[in-house]
Amino acid sequence: MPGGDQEPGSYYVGVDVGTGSVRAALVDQRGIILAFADQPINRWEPQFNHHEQSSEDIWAACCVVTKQVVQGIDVNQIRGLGFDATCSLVVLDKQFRPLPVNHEGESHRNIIMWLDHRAVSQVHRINETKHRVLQCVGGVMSVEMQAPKLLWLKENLRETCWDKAGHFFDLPDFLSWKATGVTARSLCSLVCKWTYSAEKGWDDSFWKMVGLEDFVADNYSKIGNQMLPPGASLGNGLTPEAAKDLGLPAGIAVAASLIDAHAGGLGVIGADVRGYGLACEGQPVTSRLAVICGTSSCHMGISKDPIFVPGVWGPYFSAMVPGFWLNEGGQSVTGKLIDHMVQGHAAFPELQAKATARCQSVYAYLNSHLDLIKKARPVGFLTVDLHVWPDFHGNRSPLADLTLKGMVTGLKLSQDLDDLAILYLATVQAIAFGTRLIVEAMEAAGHSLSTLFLCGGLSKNPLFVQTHADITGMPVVLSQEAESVLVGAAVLGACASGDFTSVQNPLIRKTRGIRTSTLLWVCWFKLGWVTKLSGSSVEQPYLAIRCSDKMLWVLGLKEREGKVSLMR
Ligand SMILES: Nc1ncnc2c1ncn2[C@@H]1O[C@H](COP(=O)(O)OP(=O)(O)O)[C@@H](O)[C@H]1O
Ligand SMILES: O=C(CO)[C@H](O)[C@H](O)COP(=O)(O)O
Repeated sequence: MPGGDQEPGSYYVGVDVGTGSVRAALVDQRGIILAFADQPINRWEPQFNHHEQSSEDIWAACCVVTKQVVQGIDVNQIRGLGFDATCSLVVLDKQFRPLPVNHEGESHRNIIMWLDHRAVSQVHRINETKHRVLQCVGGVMSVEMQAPKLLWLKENLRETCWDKAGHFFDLPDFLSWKATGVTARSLCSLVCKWTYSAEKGWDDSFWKMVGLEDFVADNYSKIGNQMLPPGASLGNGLTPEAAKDLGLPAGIAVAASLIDAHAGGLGVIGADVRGYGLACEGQPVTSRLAVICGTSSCHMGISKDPIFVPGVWGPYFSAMVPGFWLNEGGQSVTGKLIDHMVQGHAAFPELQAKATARCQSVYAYLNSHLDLIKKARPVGFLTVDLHVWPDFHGNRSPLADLTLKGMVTGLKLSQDLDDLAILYLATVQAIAFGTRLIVEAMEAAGHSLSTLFLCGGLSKNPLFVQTHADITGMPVVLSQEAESVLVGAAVLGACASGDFTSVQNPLIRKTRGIRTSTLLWVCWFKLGWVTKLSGSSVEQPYLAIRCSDKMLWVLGLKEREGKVSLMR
């Protein structure tokens, strides 16, 4: 965040609530992270495809990490606080107390997580309406969005939850309410996950048609009837109670929040790439695709005009970068799938022991093991006989089919460490091919993409990054600041503080035409390294070398001729 009228020595705090943990960062005026802390959070899976969390547990974790990152500094220099979080559904009663989202009546488990697939029947019925709002979610609503989950609560937990509910929040909005007492929702959450239109507002006919007319009747008070753009300052800032919890001064500016993927997108998409010879240096920001890869991967592309991409969410106006339309492609499990494949393998205990002995992560160990066993051929060739279809939790984009399942072909009887390493590689390749399908769908609909900007936990894995470059044929840019999602959250706090409103013009010149509000300024960090690709090092077509037509049909691809030809 160079320049500006901000006080000398001003700091901003960003808090990022991911699926597995809560992270906080203390960020300075240049957008550099000075302190970082993280803390795991609880998750419950009371039955298959039901995933729950606790808003109290998450808030407690936010307090722990925030106190840690501000230790040793003068807290009066902190000017703003911003939150981002997964797009999970938080349920509170009229007195803002947690309500159970489960048959067990466990009220501390009051969050239906984003990856919860309990509302399959509800989302099918919603999609059957073919209501016009579905045009803005790629034509098919995902079971991971909020409307099907709300309908599930109404149909399954009427007495214990639905009738008592006073407030349904997206998790990022819950956090900003908890910090300020302001129930206004961020446009980011409502537009991307709740069918709200920034231009037209709520569509009464949708809620009536799907059986959730209750919201219309009470003027949407339970799901939000006051909206603010991300980064807007909320109320009187941090309440005394929240200030005590977080170890911060009361009254500091708190921003309207963002969903985690959107904060990551904001943290990377405006990066200064000059001097690396990248195609996107001379191109508008719309040639960049931010890929936020953690438990899931989210593919965030922006455009000047709305673009409708079948199977890809959006177009959403100003939901990530002000003034631009957003399309969001996604893969529901990527980090989670890699963990699942590796941890479930018979050779995992051996891997763990060997990695521990070398003081390495299992992934660093596996990457070096692949280098050892590759012999004279490129690593990509190790998987000529082993293929993974990665849709273990359905396909979010571009097939938008929650019924798809995962598949592995080419298994043998041996289950040693070499087999584990190769299965891990095939999984990473399959995920990267999933990204390629999303990029192709976006380009076919009108996006013109030249460069990937990766962030999130998986971007710390060099194999994952290189494989994405190889398989998409695009350079991948990583920022020097590895925790870019937190930078995005801190930008919100900086924006809410008002410190950056006057630095816009010089930075617009530097960014060669990126036209935004102050939100992108903090992205102005140096690049750590850039992977440039002269040509694909992976010759192997994805999965399908020897796939029969029958198999392609099983995979749900038969009718998509364009995609099938890619796979041959
Ligand atoms: N250094 C690393 N090397 C390889 N994989 C990593 C590394 N750090 C995190 N990951 C992977 O990233 C995923 C989690 O990313 P993260 O951004 O923390 O997720 P979330 O935001 O969903 O909580 C996990 O699958 C984890 O295994
Ligand atoms: O739908 C999403 C964003 O729109 C994300 O998949 C969801 O928020 C989970 O994120 P993460 O993988 O970082 O935990």
